[in-house]
Formats: sequence, C-alpha cells, structure tokens
Amino acid sequence: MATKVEGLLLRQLFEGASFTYTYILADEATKEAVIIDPVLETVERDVTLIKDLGLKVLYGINTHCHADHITGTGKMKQLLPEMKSVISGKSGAKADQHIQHGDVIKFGRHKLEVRSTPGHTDGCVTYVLNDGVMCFTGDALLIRGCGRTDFQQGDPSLLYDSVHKEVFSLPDNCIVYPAHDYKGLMSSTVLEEKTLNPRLTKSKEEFVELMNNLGLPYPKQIDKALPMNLVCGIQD
Ligand SMILES: N[C@@H](CCC(=O)N[C@@H](CSS)C(=O)NCC(=O)O)C(=O)O
Ligand SMILES: [Fe+2]
Repeated sequence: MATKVEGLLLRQLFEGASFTYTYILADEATKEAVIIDPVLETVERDVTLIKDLGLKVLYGINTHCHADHITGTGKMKQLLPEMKSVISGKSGAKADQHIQHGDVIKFGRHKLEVRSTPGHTDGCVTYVLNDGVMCFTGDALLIRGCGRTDFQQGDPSLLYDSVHKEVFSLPDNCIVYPAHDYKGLMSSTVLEEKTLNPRLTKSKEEFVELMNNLGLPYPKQIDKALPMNLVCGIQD
C-alpha cells in the first residue's frame, strides 16, 4: 500500500524462512529511526540498508516475544551501539527499555503510541503511528487472520477483546502492518479487517471455539527461539 506520510520514510522488509515483516520508520529530515521486529538472519541486510540511507536507529522494537524466529535486536545492538532494544515489560523478556500501554516512542517529528494487545501472548503490543495513520500489530492482528492462542499464555477471549478495543477503534483508513503474512499480503486497513477478517468478524463465542480448535503444528524453531528471545536474542 503506497501511502505517503509527510516526512516519513517507511520500509517493509521480508524474512522468507519465518515469513516475517520487519519495518524501518525514519524521520526524513532528522534521520532518526526505529526498526520494528528485526529477524536475526536478516540483521546484516537491514544494517546495510540503514547505513546506506544514513539513518540513526534509536530503538530496535519488538511487538512481542516471538516463538517462530530469533529476534534481531540483540545482534543489531552490537552493530549499531546507539540503538536501544525495546519490548513490553509484560513479555518477561530482557531489553534496554521496557514499555507499557500508553507509552510513546518518539523519533524525529514522529511518534509511536503503545497499545497493549494481549491474547496471542501476554506481552503483545500494537504500535500506532502519529495518532492512527498506521499500526504495527505484531501477531495480534494478521491480514484476514490473527495470532494463534495455543501457547505462550495465549487466550482467545482476551485476544478478541484486545483487537476490538485497541485496533478496531482506530480510524477506518489506518493501515495495518502485521508481523507476518503467509500469503504475501503486505498490508491491510482497519476497515478491511473489521469487515472481512474471517475470524474477528465472528461473535466472541464463535471466535473462542474456532481458536481452540485450529490444530496448527508448533512452530519449528520454538524451542530455540523462545529462550533466546527472553534474552533479546543473545545468550548471556
Ligand atoms: N509454520 C510456522 C509457524 C506458523 C505460526 O504458527 N505462526 C504464528 C505466528 S508466529 S508465533 C501464528 O500465530 N499463526 C496464526 C495462524 O493462523 O497461522 C513455523 O514453523 O515457524
Ligand atoms: Fe508470535
């Protein structure tokens, strides 16, 4: 979706093994930047791009403690020493900075508001840019889907409430950028998901029943990724 926000540089990057989207957001004037959900395997690619564009990354931000891949924030801190890693306090994971609902992360003239959206995991948050222009929903809301709720304190009833209260209350034209898409769909809007999401347009009772019976295979990397992500992707 090619929506241009004045003074904002936005790059959506893809990691093919885990189907993860990483986002770089920067103030075009000051070059202050953040990176959301970098993946260990693509850190060098992302750092090269950051350097090519002359960006100063202030924060390496995770939407949650990922189960399917190792976060790139730990390795990225070694390559970009001025960058601070960020994750919610409720995630239980180590980081330089723990954020919670209502916090605001600033870079140049832009800001990301933190909204707590638990249910896929306890510590999931959604980051909302500039009062609702776009949102980065992690695995809470996926395009025409949502994060699974069968591990990591998953709770379908809580996820349903989180998405309805904290994401569907955003403007209809707010662009939704998820942490993953398994079909190559890159973005959506709040209106599309409010009206077309096959899971979240159901009643809460139907949603809970559906989520409790998805029967998905466990992520291949989960046993390695979770302990690593609890220490920001780096072994102490
Ligand atoms: N096959 C993948 C894992 C796929 C998966 O479980 N994705 C998660 C998000 S990553 S925690 C999910 O919530 N999926 C929801 C869905 O409906 O698919 C692997 O082995 O890594
Ligand atoms: Fe996840």
